[in-house]
Amino acid sequence: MTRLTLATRRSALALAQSRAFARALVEASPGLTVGELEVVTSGDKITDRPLQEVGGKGLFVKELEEALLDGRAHFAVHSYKDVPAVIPDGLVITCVPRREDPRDVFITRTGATLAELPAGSRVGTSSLRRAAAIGLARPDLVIVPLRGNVDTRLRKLDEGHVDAIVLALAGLRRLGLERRATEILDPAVMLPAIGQGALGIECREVDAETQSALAPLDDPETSVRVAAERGVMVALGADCRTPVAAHAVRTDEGLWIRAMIAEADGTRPRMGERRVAWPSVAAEATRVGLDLGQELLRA
Ligand SMILES: NCc1[nH]cc(CCC(=O)O)c1CC(=O)O
Repeated sequence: MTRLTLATRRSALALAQSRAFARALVEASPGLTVGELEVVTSGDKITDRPLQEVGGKGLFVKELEEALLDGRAHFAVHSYKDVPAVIPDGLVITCVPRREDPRDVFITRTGATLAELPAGSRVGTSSLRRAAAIGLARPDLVIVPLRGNVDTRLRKLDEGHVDAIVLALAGLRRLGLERRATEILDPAVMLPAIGQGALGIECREVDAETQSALAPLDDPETSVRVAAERGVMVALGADCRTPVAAHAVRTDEGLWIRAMIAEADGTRPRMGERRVAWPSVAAEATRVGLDLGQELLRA
């Protein structure tokens, strides 16, 4: 009988996805039990400022990583889009489960879509990527900063602080709130965040036992898609003030990745894409994304 402890943030979304993952793990490996260590991260404590202003890397993952390195937990469940480009020494993302839908949704009180919302309406988002996409599609809307957990943002919309918000479909689904979505945004209108909808399960590099326990839930296709998207992020280096988006899918021909990089103020968005044969390893996918990212940076 093996017992593993998972480290998770305490937000409703983090708990929902960590517990769903734990359930799937126990189902895949009868005889395994999973305990839970709830950790508050620095990102959870900063709720009043856009995170790119705070500037730190990995604000939602650092304290979970400390729990792994200290031996308080065997593995950590992260939203992959919160995981920085560089994983600390001694740790690895060992398992990438099958991805949820990576698209964003637009939510309004009135049921108006992005195309229908009246000019001058206020869209609440602190994401540079989402603001850049809205600015392109509807330059007559007003972007206002809005942070916080999914329920906080839905409440701000319901209370009329803003007329619309943008959230990840994956998060809404995991919380059982998909009915709140007014419109699923086509990636051609709003390219998803790198890794959106995917989880990254992290553990100690030397912990072979935990790694083999997690292996049945690894989805190699998701790994390759996310690796390609993260290659675009690698091209940016340490910079987290640049709006960036990437969306990779598997097609009949192989890998299709689209990416967008804009100026810090959301202007001069540059889009590009690559179609290549399906990469046999994640590192090959990363190179495709990196190459695309570098091209967009030069443009
Ligand atoms: N920005 C916070 C965040 N981190 C992960 C998700 C859920 C989507 C995912 O798992 O990628 C969300 C909420 C959102 O962006 O709407």
